[in-house]
Amino acid sequence: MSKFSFELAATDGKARTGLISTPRGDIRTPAFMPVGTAATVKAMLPESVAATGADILLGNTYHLMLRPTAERIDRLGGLHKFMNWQKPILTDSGGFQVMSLAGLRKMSEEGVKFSSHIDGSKHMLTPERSMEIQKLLGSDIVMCFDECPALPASEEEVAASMRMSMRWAQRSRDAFGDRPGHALFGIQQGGVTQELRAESAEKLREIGFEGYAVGGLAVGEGQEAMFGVLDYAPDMLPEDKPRYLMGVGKPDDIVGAVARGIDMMDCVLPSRSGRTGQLFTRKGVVNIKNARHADDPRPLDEACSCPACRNYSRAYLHHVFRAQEMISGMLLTWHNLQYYQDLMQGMRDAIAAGTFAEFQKTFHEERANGDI
Ligand SMILES: CNc1nc2cc(C(N)=O)ccc2[nH]1
Ligand SMILES: [Zn+2]
Repeated sequence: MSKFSFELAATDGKARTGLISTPRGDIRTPAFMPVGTAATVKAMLPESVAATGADILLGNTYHLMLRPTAERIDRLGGLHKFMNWQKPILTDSGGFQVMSLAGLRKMSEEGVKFSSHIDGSKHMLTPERSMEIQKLLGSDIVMCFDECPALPASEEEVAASMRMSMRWAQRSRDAFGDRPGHALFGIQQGGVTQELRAESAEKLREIGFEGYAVGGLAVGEGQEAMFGVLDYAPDMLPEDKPRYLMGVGKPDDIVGAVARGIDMMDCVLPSRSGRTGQLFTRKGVVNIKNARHADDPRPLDEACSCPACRNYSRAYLHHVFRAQEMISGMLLTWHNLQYYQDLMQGMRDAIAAGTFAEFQKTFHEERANGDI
C-alpha cells in the first residue's frame, strides 16, 4: 500500500504547484474537485468527468449517509466501486450540509441530532460517526467533523464555534485511527478574525493532519472579505501540506485563491450552472438561454476541447436548453467542468513557468463584463 504524500514542485509568489500522491492516483495541484453529491457528478458519466482532466472528486457524507447509507455502500464494495470512479475521492464530514439541509437540528458538544430532509428519519452526526461513515465509504481524503458558523455571527459566537470545532478535530483525529494511504484533513475556522484564525491553526498543527482546509468561508461574506482572510490564513498552515479552500468558487475566486497559496478547491458552481445555462468561457459568462444565441452558428468557445464546443453551435445549445432536453445538462455541465479544469491546468503551467502574474493579467483582461 503506497502512502499519502505531497510534493511542492514550484512556487511563483504565493502561488504553488505540486503533486499529491495517493494509492488511488496522483492529484495535480492546484486542483479543482467536481462535486459528486449522491455518488454521481450530476449529468456526467465518471469517464466524462475523468476526460475533463479531474484527478479527484468530492463526495458528500450527509447525502450518502441518508441514501443509500454508508453501510450499504460498504457492503457493495465502497464508494469507488459503487460509482465507478477509481481515482481519489475526498469526502466532506457532513457538518456543513447538516446545518444547511437537515430539519429539526439539535447541536451539542456531542454532535448534531437531526431529521433527514428526505424522509424525516432521526440521525446523529458526531466526529466519531463521521469518521466511521467516511471509512465505510472508503474515501481517500477524510474531512474532520466541524461546525461552519452561519453569518451573521458575532466574534464571540465565532470564537466559541471555532473552539468546539478544534475539540471535534481532536476527536476526529482520535477516531480516524491509523489508516496508511488515507489522509485526514483538519479545518481551520475563526471567521474573518485573524487572531481566531491563528488560534485555530495553532491547535490544528498541535494535533497534526495530512492536510489542512480553510473553512468558514464562501458563506456569503463576499469576495473582498474572503480574499482578506486568504491574505493571511493559508500562511498560518504548514507549508509542506496541501491547503484546501472549501466551497470555492467562481473562476475569479479560484484564481485569487491560488494566488494566495491555496492548493485545492471544490464547488457545485460549474455543474449547477451548467444545468441552469450559465456557461463559463475565456471571455466571461454566456447565458445560453438568451434569444440572441438562437441563430448563432459559432461554437460556444473555440478554444475549448469539450464535446459541446467541438460538435455543436450556440444555436443548438440554446435550442436544447430551451427545450430542456437531457442532452442540454450533459453538454453544458461537461463544458463548465472542462473550463474549470483548463483554468487549473493553465495556472499549474503558469506557476511552473514563473509567469503567474501574466496569467492573472490575461485572465482578467479577456473577460468582458456580463453576457457575450
Ligand atoms: C459553498 N461554501 C462553503 N463553505 C464551506 C465551509 C465548510 C467548512 N467546513 O467550514 C464546508 C463546506 C463549505 N462550502
Ligand atoms: Zn466547451
